[in-house]
Amino acid sequence: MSAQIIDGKKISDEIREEIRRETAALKERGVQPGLAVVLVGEDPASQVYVRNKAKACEDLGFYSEVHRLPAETSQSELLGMIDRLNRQGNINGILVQLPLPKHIEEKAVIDAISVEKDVDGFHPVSVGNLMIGDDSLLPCTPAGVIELLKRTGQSPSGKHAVVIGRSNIVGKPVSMLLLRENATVTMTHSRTPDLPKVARQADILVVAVGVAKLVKRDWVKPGAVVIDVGMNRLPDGKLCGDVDFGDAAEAAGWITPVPGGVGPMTITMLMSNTLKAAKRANGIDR
Ligand SMILES: NC(=O)C1=CN([C@@H]2O[C@H](COP(=O)(O)OP(=O)(O)OC[C@H]3O[C@@H](n4cnc5c(N)ncnc54)[C@H](OP(=O)(O)O)[C@@H]3O)[C@@H](O)[C@H]2O)C=CC1
Ligand SMILES: Nc1nc(=O)c2c([nH]1)NC[C@@H]1CN(c3ccc(C(=O)N[C@@H](CCC(=O)O)C(=O)O)cc3)C=[N+]21
Ligand SMILES: [Mg+2]
Repeated sequence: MSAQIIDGKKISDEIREEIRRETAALKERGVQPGLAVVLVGEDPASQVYVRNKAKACEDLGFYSEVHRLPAETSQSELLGMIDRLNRQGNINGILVQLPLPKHIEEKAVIDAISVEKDVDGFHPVSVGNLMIGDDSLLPCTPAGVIELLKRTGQSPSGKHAVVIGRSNIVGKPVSMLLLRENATVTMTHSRTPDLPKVARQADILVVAVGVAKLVKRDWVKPGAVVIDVGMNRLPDGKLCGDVDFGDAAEAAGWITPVPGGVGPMTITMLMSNTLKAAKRANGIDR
């Protein structure tokens, strides 16, 4: 048996088309969504992501600003920039690229972003709203995972979802969203005994660990949906997920590739959040 591939690039392009249409309609009413991306330091991987985000903005007709700050930027300088962006009327979304240099406290920076402009969904109030079920800006990668499932026709409702990884940016929020979508959710991590056995119980297996090719065929229940969030750079420069794709695809019913799976959805959900924030800022409801 061999799995069907979930084409994240294609699904992402479909959603971007919807966003492009809505953005054009908004422009008729004099509203243009605006995103500010702030990058501190010269991390090459971050440079690529930031460039992709600016490209996506241009492609969809958004206004965008990229602020590249030197690695030595002080925390108070960065907070000053966020304060200006919070008050800037043509900016609806603010994203500060993580990780930040060690001398800057990430929490202080995330807390400083106005909740209305928190398109990453990382602010404590956004996290609280997600937990309560209020309508907040949802974190992009977890929201992208849910969209992939729904648009593949694999609704989480009534399914057993197992999530591997419990980080604040992926594992925890994706678990909350799956619960909200009426899955029965098991959260696992590095201290979970006999992880392959737990994983094998999943109808939907979401993997966000950061260990290349951790998940093998015997971790996957035959026919299960496997969503690979991992992005690992191999010594040869190639990108690779947390799932051993070729091996796991022998058991899975559906599986996401890396690249071309969850990654493109992350940026698309960022654009979707920025559009949503722009509508709210202008009193326009869905
Ligand atoms: N596609 C995309 O858009 C994005 C991709 N990523 C990628 O997703 C992956 C995870 O990212 P992130 O959540 O930030 O990572 P973190 O390092 O913050 O968290 C990793 C989690 O995995 C758990 N873990 C580590 N090793 C094992 C193991 N051997 N068995 C079981 N659990 C383990 C850790 O457990 P414990 O808590 O016990 O330490 C932790 O909860 C990375 O590859 C990252 O690059 C991240 C963000 C966006
Ligand atoms: N404040 C903040 N918000 C983030 O959302 C954030 C961040 N910081 N820091 C870094 C991580 C990582 N991340 C990715 C975005 C897009 C792809 C992506 O587009 N991937 C493509 C191709 C990537 C490639 O070829 O290099 C794919 O998987 O097909 C991946 C990873 C967002 N992150
Ligand atoms: Mg992390």
